[in-house]
Amino acid sequence: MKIALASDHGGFELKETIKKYLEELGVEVLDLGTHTTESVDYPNYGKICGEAVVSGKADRGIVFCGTGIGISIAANKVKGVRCALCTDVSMAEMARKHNDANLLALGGRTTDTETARAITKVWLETAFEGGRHQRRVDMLDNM
Ligand SMILES: O=C(CO)[C@H](O)[C@H](O)[C@H](O)COP(=O)(O)O
Repeated sequence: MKIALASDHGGFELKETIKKYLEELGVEVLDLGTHTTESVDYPNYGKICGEAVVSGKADRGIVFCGTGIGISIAANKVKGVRCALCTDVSMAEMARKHNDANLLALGGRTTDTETARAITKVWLETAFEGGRHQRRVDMLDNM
């Protein structure tokens, strides 16, 4: 599986931490920036990560900003993206089982690194349940 990563400056450090963690797990990473703590605009990074996933350059994506809110809003503007901002493991599990979330958003200023690693692992490993949820996901994708 290939995972695209993108962040603004507020999510940069957590992106670097999760990038290392994914590489330790043997997951291929496509790092779309930002590459420093210099201030940048999260809409650009949410968009580029969403587009990478929808176009097939990556299988799924993880986006990061200070809270995860702004960059998840940006990513969800890309048709075909279902980006879930998760602050605990149970949200990550439901985002996969029920929403087939193809992007995960994390907050670099709001979620500690241990929790972020745990959320990432569950989001990576949990399968979509399909069934009644497929109809709802199709409705989202057709909006
Ligand atoms: O978009 C956000 C909040 O929804 C992010 O937390 C941003 O990283 C944040 O707004 C950036 O703020 P800064 O004061 O420019 O660092």
